[in-house]
Amino acid sequence: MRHKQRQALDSIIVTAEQMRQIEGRIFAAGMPVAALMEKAAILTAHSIQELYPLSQVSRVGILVGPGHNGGDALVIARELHLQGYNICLYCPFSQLKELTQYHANYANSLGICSYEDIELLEHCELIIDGLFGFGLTRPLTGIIVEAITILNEWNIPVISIDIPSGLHTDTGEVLGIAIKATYTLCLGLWKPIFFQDQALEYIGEARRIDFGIPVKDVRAIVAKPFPLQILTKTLAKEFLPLPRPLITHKYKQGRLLLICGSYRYAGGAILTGLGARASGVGMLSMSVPESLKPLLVSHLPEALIIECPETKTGAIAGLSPLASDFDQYDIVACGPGLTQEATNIVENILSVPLPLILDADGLNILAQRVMVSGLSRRVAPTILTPHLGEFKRLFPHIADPGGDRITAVKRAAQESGAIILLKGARTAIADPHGTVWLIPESTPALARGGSGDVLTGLIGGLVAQNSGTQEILSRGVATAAWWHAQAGILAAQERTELGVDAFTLSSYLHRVGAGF
Ligand SMILES: NC(=O)C1=CN([C@@H]2O[C@H](COP(=O)(O)OP(=O)(O)OC[C@H]3O[C@@H](n4cnc5c(N)ncnc54)[C@H](O)[C@@H]3O)[C@@H](O)[C@H]2O)[C@H](O)CC1
Ligand SMILES: [K+]
Repeated sequence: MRHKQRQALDSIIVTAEQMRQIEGRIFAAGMPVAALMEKAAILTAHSIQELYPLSQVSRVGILVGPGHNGGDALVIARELHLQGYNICLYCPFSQLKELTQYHANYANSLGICSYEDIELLEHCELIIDGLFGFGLTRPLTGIIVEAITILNEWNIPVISIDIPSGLHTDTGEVLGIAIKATYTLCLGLWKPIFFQDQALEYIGEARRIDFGIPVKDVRAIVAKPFPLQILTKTLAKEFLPLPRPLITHKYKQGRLLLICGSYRYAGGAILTGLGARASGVGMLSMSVPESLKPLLVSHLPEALIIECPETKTGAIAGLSPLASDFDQYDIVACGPGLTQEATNIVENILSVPLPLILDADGLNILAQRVMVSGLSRRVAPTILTPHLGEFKRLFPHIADPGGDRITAVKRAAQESGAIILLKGARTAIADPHGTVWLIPESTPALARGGSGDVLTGLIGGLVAQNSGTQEILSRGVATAAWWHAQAGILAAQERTELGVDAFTLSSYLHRVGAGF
């Protein structure tokens, strides 16, 4: 039980302020500050030794800041020195926090050399960055900016302690300049920075050092449902409808209606259908322009293809009666490949009392008609799946989603009353109640036409099998995004990042579930 609770810490993200409060509770309960630093820094030193053993690297430069990030750096310096590494400190600050000063004095007494000139570390084979951690709030200036500029030009691996110095812990914003790390060893609990796209190129590979923060202190500060959560493999596994119940039938395993495609974008409809197919959904129906029916039947023989009247240019002109019998479906997904001609389809579908996913042209039409504010009046939940450009068109007043994406997606969900999935290197999913799910890994291989269509079908098919409250729905959306990303990673490993076209991606989806 206790092990399971500790494992739950893998999926929690805390802000800098929450981390400070958690730390505050631990200190107030009697844990000495120095002891907590010692625990965190010794485990960090062990990780560093694993990554760069003495047999491979001996000269290590360690950057020491004025606060407790610098204190951690000095404990690591002492430990690595005692293990036989050749340590040089870069310590440009004259004023250090008290505990940091003690460690500086002790390092000095051990004969570890310390410089105020960064150039003297140029011959090191590894740099440890302990300049600033979550205490940095104002932009860096002066000699620190010069030092980081020089350091970023060297071709020496860098390990950042807690976060790369110069980044804002919550937003991932660069405060003047920031260190580009090879690895970042996050102390204790994940922070938002690790899931902000703008910070990723500075973080390198991220690992969390669990130094035994009591679960009860985390729970006391971060209430359930946790506002920021990582969709881990464990959580994804819990949600996937595997294994299926022994006694079931197709109508019990989810009934999904896709409304998609046009003469111009016929492929989008196929890809959406393939994404839905991979979800294992019990009954897939697809409304497409009538001239596309033979094509869709040949690609998705198991689906019920419903032909709809079409415009002169081959867009859906209206839904046929079969597609309008909404009692037959658990959920509707609408948008991929529709073209902007299908305005009335999108307008009408909004009044259907079923959970609704809108993507691609569904979103463009919504933005054009300024209909986002009406979403909160829908009787069933709405799910929007924009990429950055679509997000900006839908929510032009929400500041710079390319910056602090987590806050932006959260605001968009709260304002619109919809579940919003903002696509990116770290896709974020927010529900109107304030929960944000983050997808911890992905691949640039997915930045490719059609991969979003596959996702829409997959979300629809997965959610159709698990419909319920908005909380369950947003977790389903997040699980589908995780699944999609994992399939991309798997396909890229086997075929390189260039080999993951959307059709291929859809054929890797089932392999993610097979790996459980
Ligand atoms: N709870 C934990 O996980 C533990 C964290 N530890 C480490 O402590 C740091 C946070 O330490 P803190 O002293 O609060 O802050 P920083 O070290 O990040 O630095 C703040 C320090 O820097 C000064 N400062 C702020 N901005 C600037 C600036 N622009 N220029 C110059 N100086 C600036 C500020 O006045 C402070 O003095 C955390 O990241 C962990 O590494 C513990 O060691 C273990 C437990
Ligand atoms: K740091």
